[in-house]
This record gives sequence, C-alpha cells and structure tokens, in this order.
Amino acid sequence: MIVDRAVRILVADDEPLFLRTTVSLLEKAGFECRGAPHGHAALEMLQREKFDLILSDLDMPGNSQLEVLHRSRETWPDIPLVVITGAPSLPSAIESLRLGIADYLLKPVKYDDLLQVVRKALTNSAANQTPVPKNTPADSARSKSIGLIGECPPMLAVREMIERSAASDANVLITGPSGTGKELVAESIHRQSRRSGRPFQVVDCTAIPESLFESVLFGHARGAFTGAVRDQPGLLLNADGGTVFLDEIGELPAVQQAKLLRVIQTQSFTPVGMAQQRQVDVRFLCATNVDLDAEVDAGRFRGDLFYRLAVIHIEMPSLKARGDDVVRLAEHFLVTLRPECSPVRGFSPEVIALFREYNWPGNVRELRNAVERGHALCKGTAIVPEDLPPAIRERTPPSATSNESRAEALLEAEKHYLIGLLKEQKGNIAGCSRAAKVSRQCLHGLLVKHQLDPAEFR
Ligand SMILES: Nc1ncnc2c1ncn2[C@@H]1O[C@H](COP(=O)(O)OP(=O)(O)OP(=O)(O)O)[C@@H](O)[C@H]1O
Repeated sequence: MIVDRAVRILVADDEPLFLRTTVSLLEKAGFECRGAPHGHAALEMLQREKFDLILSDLDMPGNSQLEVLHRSRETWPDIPLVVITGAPSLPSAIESLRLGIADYLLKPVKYDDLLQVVRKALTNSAANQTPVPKNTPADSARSKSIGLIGECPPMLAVREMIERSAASDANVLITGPSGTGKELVAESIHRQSRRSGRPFQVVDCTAIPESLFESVLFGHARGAFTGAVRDQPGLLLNADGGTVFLDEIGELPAVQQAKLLRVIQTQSFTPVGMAQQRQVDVRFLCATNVDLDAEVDAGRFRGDLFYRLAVIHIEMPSLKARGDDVVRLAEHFLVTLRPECSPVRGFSPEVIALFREYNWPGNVRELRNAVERGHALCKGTAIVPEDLPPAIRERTPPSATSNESRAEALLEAEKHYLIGLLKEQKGNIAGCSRAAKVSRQCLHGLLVKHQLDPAEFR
C-alpha cells in the first residue's frame, strides 16, 4: 500500500509558509502530518510520537550540525528521511547521502515531485522492512516482483529475463526510454536474487557531482577534505553483500568510468584519504535511456566498461508497445494511489479509449501521473476525460493559436524555454536541471508534460 491514512509524516522547516503548504498538501494526499518549526521541535516530536517518514529542511535553527539527520539516523534508522533544502552545500549534501537519506530535493519543489519522492521512500522502506520468507511455495518470482505489472508478450519476456538474471550473479544493463520501469526491474532482480536479504543501493549517476563521486562511493577518512568530520564508509561498503543499481550510467564522465571499471574488475577500492584497500562483494545493475552502443562507437563510453556491465541486457518496451497493459497499469495505479475512503472506483469508457489511443511519450511514469491527477480532480465515482491532462484528452501536445489564452501562451513559452535548454545542454539532464535551477524530478515532469525527449537533442 503506497498511500494510507495512517501513514504519519513529520515535516521540519523553519519557513512558516513552506511548512504550512507542505503539511496541507500532504494531508490532501491522505497522509497524517505534523509540522516542526525547527530542529529541536522535530527531535522532541520524534521522541514522543511514531512517524513513518521525516521530511526535513537542512538550514534551520536546531540543525546547524545536522542534528536532525544524525540523531534520527542513530535512533530511528528505520524511518526514511527526505531532505528538502533551498540552500544546498557540498559538505551537507555529502553528509546527507552518507547518512543514508532516502532522497534529496531542492526548493522550490513541485507538488507532484514531492508526492512521488514521499511515496517512493515509503515503498522502499516497507520493502526493506518486510522479512523475506525463505523457500516457501508462496515464494514465487511474481510475488517478489514488487508490483511490476505487465502481461503483454514483451513484458512476459522481461519477466523471464528478470527471473534468469536473478538466478545468476552477472551484471545486468537495463535500457529503454524514460519512465518504462527500469528501476523497478532492477529492484525486482535484486529481490528475487540470493542477495535479497542485503541492501539494494541506488546511485543516480547524474545526481553525484563529479568532484564527490569517489568520496560518495568509496567513502573517506576523517580530515580527508574540509567538512570530512568523521570516517565515512561510502555507498559501496554500505551495499556489501547486496546490489548496487547505477541509474543513468550513460551520463557518467570518462574519469568516473575508469574508476568504476576498476571496482567492477577487482571488487575493491581505496577510500579517499586512506591507504588501505577495501574489499566488497557487490553485484552491479545499471540503467540508461541513451544508446550505449552508439556512445561506445562515438568514443564517449568505454567499451571495456560497457561489456563488463552488459553481461545480460534487458530492453524495456515503450508503454505504447504494451497493448492492453496500459489499462492494467491504470487500474493498478488507481488502486494503489487512492486513499481507502475515496469514492473513485474506476475510469469511464471514454478514458479507457483515450488511454489506448494516446502515444505516452513519458511512458508508465506519465500514465501514473495522469491517474493521480485524474483521481485528484474526479468529482464522481469514475474518472472522465475532463479530469485528464489536455495532451491526453486531445491525443496531441497542446498548440498555441492566434486567440490562445494566457495559460496556453505560458505553456508554449515554457516549452520553448525547455527546447532551448535541451539544445544548449545537448540533452544532458543533469546540465539542464542545474541551468534551470530545478530538481531532476521536476525537470522530468516538465519534459513529460511537453512531450520532449532529451535523447533527440544529443
Ligand atoms: N510495469 C510496471 N508496473 C508498475 N509500475 C510501474 C511499471 N513500470 C514503471 N512503473 C512505475 O512508473 C514509474 C517510473 O518507473 P521507473 O522509475 O522504474 O522508470 P525508469 O525507466 O527507471 O525511468 P528513468 O529512466 O526516468 O529513471 C515508477 O513510479 C514505477 O513504480
């Protein structure tokens, strides 16, 4: 269950307006929320009450030494913690990543992005806390496929590849357009593999600044650089015995590719500022939506690394190629996203027809967002076309006309801005989100909204 009335969230932020709005938005989405105006209040509430998730600002009174992060990771390590900040600094970013936070969002945060991150953190935390029964008949591959919906022939082939990959320890490369479920597939492989009792560590290659790559992955010694106040183990050591999922591997710069290759070949690395090598036992799963073969040919991605990573290759089909899975997925999302008290029970026949006809450039993620929006706007018991985003309703991207409304003109301007940005950054997501000063999730949302594919600008 992703959304549940009983799910309690602690929001800690010293900006009264942000605190009030976030609490009220999360409550509208069916969560029970408590707001803390500073770090001390947050820690007091954590002592007194039970929470399922903490959403915390970094730069607020009572958190100058990241007390909320340190204390909560020491005392309540099972409560996922999402950091939201308007003033990111490198030491605090490193420290947050190392302390095992569930996610890191930059203000201003879009409502959809916030909800997506909150739900993902809750889902991951539930999965990590669910003990996996050993060798029971119910231990079927499907029951461990963590909600991977799909019965069409291409998805049955993907399921079979998941099972085969899970039975081996070979590295897997998962490719396919954005939003097709690559991360979900990686997690399914991990959960069905012998490593399922150990961590599944996600590394978003576009989210780690180049200068921090070694320190975040390999860890560092106290005093190795300014801000390194204690020894830190790094993500690889944290994942020992488990699986490391390298998302957006195609965006990894050349220097980091060489470092990663060495780890994969030797299963060892040297933490920053230490002399001694560390040995680990990790399996690598990777995903990308760029054509890595072509990147190798163009000399931008190392061929030796590619062959090490792509021992098994799983190609995800676009949502448009999945036939009636679109309806199965829509029903699945409605059931998992709606609170139990919601009167919305399904979709009108017109909506089902639109779902079948539409192109879905943003794939499953776009469908999920459409169902979420449809549910939020629905006035009756069935979602109708008016509850859907205009692009789906009209089966085409919105276009400006001579008598366009202000909203349409703004939409068009936003699209032009994004196209210019994509051209300037040559389709590089990390570069675009930095230049636009929005989070990656927010940028993804905008690209989906305007049906823009960054691959076309590379
Ligand atoms: N087959 C599926 N069944 C259920 N949910 C799915 C399926 N495929 C994708 N999803 C959901 O769609 C969303 C996007 O999936 P995911 O993040 O795994 O895609 P991705 O291909 O890794 O995207 P990106 O390339 O942008 O990182 C998630 O909320 C995920 O849970």
